[in-house]
Amino acid sequence: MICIEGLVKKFGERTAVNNLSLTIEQGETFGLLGPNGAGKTTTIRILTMLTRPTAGSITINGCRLPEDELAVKSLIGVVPQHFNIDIDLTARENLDLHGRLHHMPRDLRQRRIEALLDYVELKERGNDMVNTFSGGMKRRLMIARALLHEPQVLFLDEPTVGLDPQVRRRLWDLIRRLNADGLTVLLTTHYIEEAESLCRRVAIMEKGQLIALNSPTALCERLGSYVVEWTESEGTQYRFFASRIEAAAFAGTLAANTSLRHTNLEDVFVELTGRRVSG
Ligand SMILES: Nc1ncnc2c1ncn2[C@@H]1O[C@H](COP(=O)(O)OP(=O)(O)OP(=O)(O)O)[C@@H](O)[C@H]1O
Repeated sequence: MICIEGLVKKFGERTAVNNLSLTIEQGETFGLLGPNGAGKTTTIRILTMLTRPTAGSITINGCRLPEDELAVKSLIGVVPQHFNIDIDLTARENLDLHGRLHHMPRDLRQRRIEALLDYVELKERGNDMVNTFSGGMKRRLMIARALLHEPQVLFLDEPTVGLDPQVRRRLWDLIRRLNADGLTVLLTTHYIEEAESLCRRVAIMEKGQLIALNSPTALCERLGSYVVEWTESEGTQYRFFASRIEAAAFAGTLAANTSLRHTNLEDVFVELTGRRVSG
């Protein structure tokens, strides 16, 4: 379980995270959403000990940050937003290097490397240099690396950015499998459908603050489970309703062409933050 209480991070005059409190349950897949600059990466960087908070307290599975640094390091696996694997080494060599840095004994290291290459479907490419890998393969290798020392919590910052839809879906399956195997997963994403598809609960941040926290379904229900969409000279208009009957009755009063559909998490995001997310 991850408990964050009163987290603040200031960069000079700028407040990147402003009094954030939330709890992420053991074994849940949790999504952190928000427009550019909302404070998602800063939050993950604090949770993974790459940045010190200005104020607040954090525990991960009972270990306090930053006091229990070594214990936390063995508890967490991190897949950063940018590729940071050595492209002049093979996949196996990259994993071996990571295992050595975690002081894993040789036998265990080798067993875990083989098991994980298999898990992320890279076994046949294990002896190939990483500079011959596609973006999706590199991302899978980074996930394998983050899992090598058997962490209990996995942090994924924008795990599928820049990947094509097929590769993205394969990665979603991998993330689901990790979660089914008992891992707690915290991810940030700009792809709202990714959060909707993977996460049991999502937090929406804006300007460093938490503005919504719930399951995607509950967030949609709060806005209204059905939406009527129509176009006017000033752009597309949206109106939300609790029931299909109410939505259809309203749509019937409009002269314009309308569409009636289920509300999705992107609607919630746009209503709450007033912006469409890129990507
Ligand atoms: N090292 C830094 N120095 C100064 N300001 C920073 C630093 N890192 C982040 N910030 C500022 O903190 C705020 C939050 O940035 P952060 O990268 O956490 O947002 P984000 O939600 O991850 O954005 P994005 O979706 O664009 O990745 C921004 O205003 C950013 O400019």
